[in-house]
Amino acid sequence: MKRSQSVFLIGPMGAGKSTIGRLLSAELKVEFFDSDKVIEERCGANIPWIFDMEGESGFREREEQAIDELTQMSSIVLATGGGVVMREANRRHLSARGTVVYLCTSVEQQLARTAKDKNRPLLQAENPERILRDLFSARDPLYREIADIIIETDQRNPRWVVQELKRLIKG
Ligand SMILES: Nc1ncnc2c1ncn2[C@@H]1O[C@H](COP(=O)(O)OP(=O)(O)O)[C@@H](O)[C@H]1O
Ligand SMILES: O=C(O)C1=C[C@@H](OP(=O)(O)O)[C@@H](O)[C@H](O)C1
Ligand SMILES: [Mg+2]
Repeated sequence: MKRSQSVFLIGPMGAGKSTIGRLLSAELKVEFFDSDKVIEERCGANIPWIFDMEGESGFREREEQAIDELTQMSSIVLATGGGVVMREANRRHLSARGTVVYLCTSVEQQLARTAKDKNRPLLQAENPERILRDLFSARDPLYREIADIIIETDQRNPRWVVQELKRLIKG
């Protein structure tokens, strides 16, 4: 683990960052933050509303601010949003301030895991599979660029992933 002892989860929508982050923080007995939830609480509105009113760029501004603050805390587990790596400042902060874990998942699993959830504005489109594939092409190299640990979650349940992560982080 890097000096701050924090763990930052990155990866695409449906990779399990929010789910695994919560479980991992309980296992490590540290505080948990989800940058999406922090943004929603601060704004007093949900993510679809922010995208509607401020556009994706408005959301990204809020996200950059939240990431800068949250990554300065010590010993936390942080679940980020899938688009966090699109801004260079976010990549720099995540990479310098904690252990970055890339949760990988196939587009098929992402689709299955996100199908019923209306809280992801980028997927409320006619062809979410196409969108997920395009996002994967743009973002996978950026996730890899800053990852200290890469873990495949496709055929694994969240509890297995948490135990594996605990082992890798401590090691
Ligand atoms: N490893 C996994 N196996 C099966 N289902 C999972 C797994 N990880 C997450 N899920 C489920 O997928 C959905 C999306 O997970 P979530 O944690 O919100 O992903 P993210 O924050 O990366 O977008 C949730 O319903 C969650 O229960
Ligand atoms: O991939 C993205 O650009 C986004 C992912 C979402 O978070 P999850 O990855 O937790 O779904 C959320 O930040 C927002 O809807 C945008
Ligand atoms: Mg999430």
